[in-house]
Amino acid sequence: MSLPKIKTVRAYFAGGATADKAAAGGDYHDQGANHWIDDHVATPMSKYKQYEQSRQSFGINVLGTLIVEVEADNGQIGFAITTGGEMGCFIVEKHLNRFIEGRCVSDIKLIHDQMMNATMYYAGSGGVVMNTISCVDLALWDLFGKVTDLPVYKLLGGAVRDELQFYATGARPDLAQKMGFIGGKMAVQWGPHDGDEGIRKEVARIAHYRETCGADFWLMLDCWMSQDVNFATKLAHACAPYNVKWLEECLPPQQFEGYAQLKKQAPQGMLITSGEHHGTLQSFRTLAETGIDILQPDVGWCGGLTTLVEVAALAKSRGQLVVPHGSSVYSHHAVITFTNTPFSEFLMTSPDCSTLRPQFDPLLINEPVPVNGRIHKSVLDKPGFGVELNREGLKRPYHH
Ligand SMILES: C[C@H](O)[C@H](O)CC(=O)C(=O)O
Ligand SMILES: [Mg+2]
Repeated sequence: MSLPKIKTVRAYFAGGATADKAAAGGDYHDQGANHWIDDHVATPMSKYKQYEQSRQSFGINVLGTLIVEVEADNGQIGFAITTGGEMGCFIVEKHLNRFIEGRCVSDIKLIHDQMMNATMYYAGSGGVVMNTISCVDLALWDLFGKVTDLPVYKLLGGAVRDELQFYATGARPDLAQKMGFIGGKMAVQWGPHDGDEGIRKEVARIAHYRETCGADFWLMLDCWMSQDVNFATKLAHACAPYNVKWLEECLPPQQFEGYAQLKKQAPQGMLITSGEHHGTLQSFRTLAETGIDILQPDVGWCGGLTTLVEVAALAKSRGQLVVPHGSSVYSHHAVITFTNTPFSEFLMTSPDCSTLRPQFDPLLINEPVPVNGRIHKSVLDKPGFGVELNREGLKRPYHH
């Protein structure tokens, strides 16, 4: 059967340090003022007073959004978005293009392997290069779906469940509960530099939402790499009476021994999770071996859909769950095919969490949001990832 070839790849950016305004979209941390996601969230930089109140103050939004488009010689176009901005554009247009153009639209694994191996000397195991490879990989899957007129989840082997059910990440678990989500995950606001008082403040917040949301609603805490093993262990035990379901990303990504130790020291039944800042299958293997409960790759950062599928198989072989970091349609199409993803994340991007704004708004058109905390598989029944690109304000800084 003859399939079209890829004629050209193009990379654009929006937002980030070289743009004149915030652009959200693929960089969901690039939001306007007074957004919960920037309001005193604990980070590895919080120990410096001047960077404690706002994550944008230390530069969480400098990269901006990367958009990759691949065009086949029959004129069909696939695209994807992620965090990566102008730096990602350089990598695509000046390096990765050689592995993409002229290939058949189904050569996704070959292109992925060549991108991974050709960048190994400067990529590391997570960060902007891995984000960029992920974006190309997702754009290729989107194109393949469009050319074959199939949704990506069918290309992966089809759905293993009829609907996805979601927990919500945001500042208001009580509002998430009213919207039909199965749980609410909050960002911690205090860290090791705040000592025991910080732990008391976190526990007070959890106690309040346990009281408000009732005994069975899931409550989780996301620590965004801000802690050490000692603080995380104390926080875990202090939260245990309030039935916190999991503690997420307590430590910097590469502190594998720390994760293993934390898992051993955490209260029985409380899950330890991590993975959103990891890239490459090898890095996830080491993370899985720490014995944590849930691996949380971001499909736009870990190496793409091709890597995510491998990570899910790795986790499955070890009896671990893989619940990707919220990345909208890019993870919906994957996880509906995974037997070890019983629920998914929806990241609240409305400033006060009171409405359901799509995660990659305003960049994606027709991006689905959960209804009553759920998305039925029929919503995904469109070619590729089933979304269109809003091209307003996109810039193409490099050409090849
Ligand atoms: C809320 C977290 O600090 C971060 O912005 C998002 C995240 O890590 C998650 O959704 O998980
Ligand atoms: Mg997280």
